[in-house]
Amino acid sequence: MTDPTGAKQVLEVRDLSKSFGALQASKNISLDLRAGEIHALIGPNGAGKSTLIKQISGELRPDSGSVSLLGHPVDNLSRVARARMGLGRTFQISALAMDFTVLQNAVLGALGARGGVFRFLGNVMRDKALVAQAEQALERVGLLSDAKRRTADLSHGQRRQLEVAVALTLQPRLFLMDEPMAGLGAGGSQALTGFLNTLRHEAPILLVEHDMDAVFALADRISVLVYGEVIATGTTDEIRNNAEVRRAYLGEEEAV
Ligand SMILES: Nc1ncnc2c1ncn2[C@@H]1O[C@H](COP(=O)(O)OP(=O)(O)OP(=O)(O)O)[C@@H](O)[C@H]1O
Repeated sequence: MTDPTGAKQVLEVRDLSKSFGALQASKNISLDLRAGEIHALIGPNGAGKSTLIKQISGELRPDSGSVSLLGHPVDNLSRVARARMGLGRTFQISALAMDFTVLQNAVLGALGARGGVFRFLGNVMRDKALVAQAEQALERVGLLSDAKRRTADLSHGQRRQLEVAVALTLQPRLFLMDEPMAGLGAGGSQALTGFLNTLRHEAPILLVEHDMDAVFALADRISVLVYGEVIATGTTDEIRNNAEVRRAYLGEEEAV
């Protein structure tokens, strides 16, 4: 649970491999997430970033390798069990109920945190503790004043904020975030960057992101995935100056 630098590891991935038919989407991937850090995972489209996130969250079963959360092996645990252990997740594609209000979506998240027992929405909304928990999460992402709005009427950026709020209601110990900046304008991604910067102290984040400004502003460490393989892990400076990374990924981005 403690690495050579003495930092506590909240997530440890060892030698994870996954194939889809002849395509090897994950090749012996090892990485870790330490307390208080943002570890960014970058790489070209199709490199295997989402596939890796899904194996960590429990949505996809690896062919081999292991995942530990907070020092416990979770290879035989379901996605729900891993979430209950404190693994928070935001998605590349929105998982919000569009016809519900902002508050209703956040309350459903808070209900999930309590074990996800099905209840009628009207009864759930009368549960003061749940509503308070949801409102607190909305306030933290700056959406409390929009609590009564229909989710479908929010801007794209506000929906991404709401997704973070829903994940926050689960009071995660660590986060997996899959492209949270996607589709945000400059203002939106700057606001979310500021928020993630404070969130890391409460729950470290494994961040999959294509927005290189956000990645280099936020990450303590970066891992670069190319064709299912981690070709480098290091600080932002180490990655920026890594010749192989520049050739395989960053150079390609600059050329676009
Ligand atoms: N369920 C699946 N069945 C077959 N192939 C898949 C499946 N899921 C992913 N793949 C393939 O695995 C490879 C890695 O895909 P993945 O979505 O993990 O990449 P990514 O790095 O997240 O890409 P992007 O940046 O575009 O989201 C791709 O070639 C993809 O087509």
